[in-house]
Amino acid sequence: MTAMDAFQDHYPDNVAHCYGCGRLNPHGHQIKTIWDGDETVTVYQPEPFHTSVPGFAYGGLIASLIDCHSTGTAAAAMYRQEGRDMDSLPAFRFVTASLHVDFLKPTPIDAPVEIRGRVQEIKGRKVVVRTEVRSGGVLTARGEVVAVQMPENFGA
Ligand SMILES: CCCCCCCCCCCC(=O)SCCNC(=O)CCNC(=O)[C@H](O)C(C)(C)COP(=O)(O)OP(=O)(O)OC[C@H]1O[C@@H](n2cnc3c(N)ncnc32)[C@H](O)[C@@H]1OP(=O)(O)O
Repeated sequence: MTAMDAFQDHYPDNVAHCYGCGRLNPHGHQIKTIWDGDETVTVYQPEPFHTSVPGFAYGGLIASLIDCHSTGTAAAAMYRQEGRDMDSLPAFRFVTASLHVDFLKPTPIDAPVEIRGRVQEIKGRKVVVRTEVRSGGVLTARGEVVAVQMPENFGA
């Protein structure tokens, strides 16, 4: 993996259909996240149909961007901790156990949003990621995600 590869480009096909981050979901956001030093970055351009109040993005969009940015960050952080390539096996797959979002200011819909994440904790199967969302350099939302490695019996 090179520095500019997106984490999500390395997700195996069977977990690449997520609405937020799956590259194989034509209706989804298909976010792309990369490392920037110890932070992770996603840039996303909201669409007009993501409107809440006219001119501003729907909070659910912001929450889902934080969600998938953070689960991607969790996976990448585990690979980085083990010094492994994201294509290597066994794959780390993370799902969201907890998603907390504080909406600090309205997020304009007509400009790209930048989501930056930092790993706060890695403990066993759990990774805690804190994120900040900015539009035009202005902090508009903060998030915290508890991501947990998907158990073999997920959904059973
Ligand atoms: C590269 C390919 C990528 C591919 C990835 C592609 C998929 C992208 C997914 C995108 C994000 C989603 O939308 S995922 C979909 C939405 N999420 C879900 O459907 C998940 C539903 N929930 C579950 O299945 C389960 O609750 C799990 C798996 C999350 C956790 O259950 P578990 O496996 O039994 O975990 P458990 O042992 O209890 O807990 C492990 C640790 O996590 C903590 N923990 C557990 N739940 C919580 C919680 N709600 N809030 C805080 N902390 C929690 C525990 O305290 C413990 O910490 P400690 O005591 O060790 O400190």
